[in-house]
Amino acid sequence: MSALANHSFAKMNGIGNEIVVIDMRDTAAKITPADARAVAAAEGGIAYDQLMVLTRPRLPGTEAFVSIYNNDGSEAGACGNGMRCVARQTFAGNDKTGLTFETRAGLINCWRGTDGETFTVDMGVPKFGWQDIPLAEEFRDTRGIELQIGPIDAPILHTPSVASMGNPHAIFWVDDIHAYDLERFGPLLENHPIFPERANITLAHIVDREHIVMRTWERGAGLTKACGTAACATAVSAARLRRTERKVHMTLPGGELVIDWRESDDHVLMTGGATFEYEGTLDPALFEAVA
Ligand SMILES: N[C@H](CCC[C@H](N)C(=O)O)C(=O)O
Repeated sequence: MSALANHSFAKMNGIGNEIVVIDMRDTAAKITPADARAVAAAEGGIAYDQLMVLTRPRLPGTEAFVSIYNNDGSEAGACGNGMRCVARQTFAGNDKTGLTFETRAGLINCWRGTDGETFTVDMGVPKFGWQDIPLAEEFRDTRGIELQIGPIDAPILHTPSVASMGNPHAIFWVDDIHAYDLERFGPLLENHPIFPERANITLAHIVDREHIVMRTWERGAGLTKACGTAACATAVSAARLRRTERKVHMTLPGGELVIDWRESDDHVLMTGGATFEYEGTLDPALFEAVA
């Protein structure tokens, strides 16, 4: 039987990004990709974009090791909106001002805003090298790579910026983020051979030097109301193109984020809300078919 049967969970969202948080620090058991998929089961499951699983800390000074699953069972290296939800839950149980978590992509520091409602997550240093994203072939300048869809002489979307925030992102710059069928192009681009580990696909419109509007097709999860790492990847890519300042407001379908690409150490700080919706216990029936 899965360690998740009868385990408690919290349903949350990070500006509309559907998040389930499961704190498994009370057990040494681990979960599998099949367990993660089972939690999202259409019947009796909880529809989520990302599942954040807290297990016992491996390093001193950290609160937990956090594993991040997409609803297709694949693991993500990072999830910005999910980390704000994890921070909210963990801050609720103590009076610390800052928390450190370990993820596959490294250590992540979080702070609670003075209003108690906004959370800042240090998303680390973005990577731009083609092997870091990764891309299947060498591109020296990742501010705009040769990639397009649609007719060769009249491409519909082309020349995305690419970046890694611990997970792969491609950002297409457009005038109107709603003018494209992202549900159709998203999966094609997510699975394009140029991205050996697939990629999160964003359409972004630069409104002015301090404001970007965007929406994202997420690797392993599909269209979401918000993708925090995509907001970070978009902000740093726009700044690299010298089209925005290093601190920008981002408007996502589910809400607003502030992204600050800190000059002193190149870390990306993401600030936004995290909402608790309800908590419950996972129905053991969800895991019956799981080996
Ligand atoms: N929603 C997330 C990202 C999920 C990442 C994922 N879709 C992947 O890279 O596989 C966020 O707020 O950053």
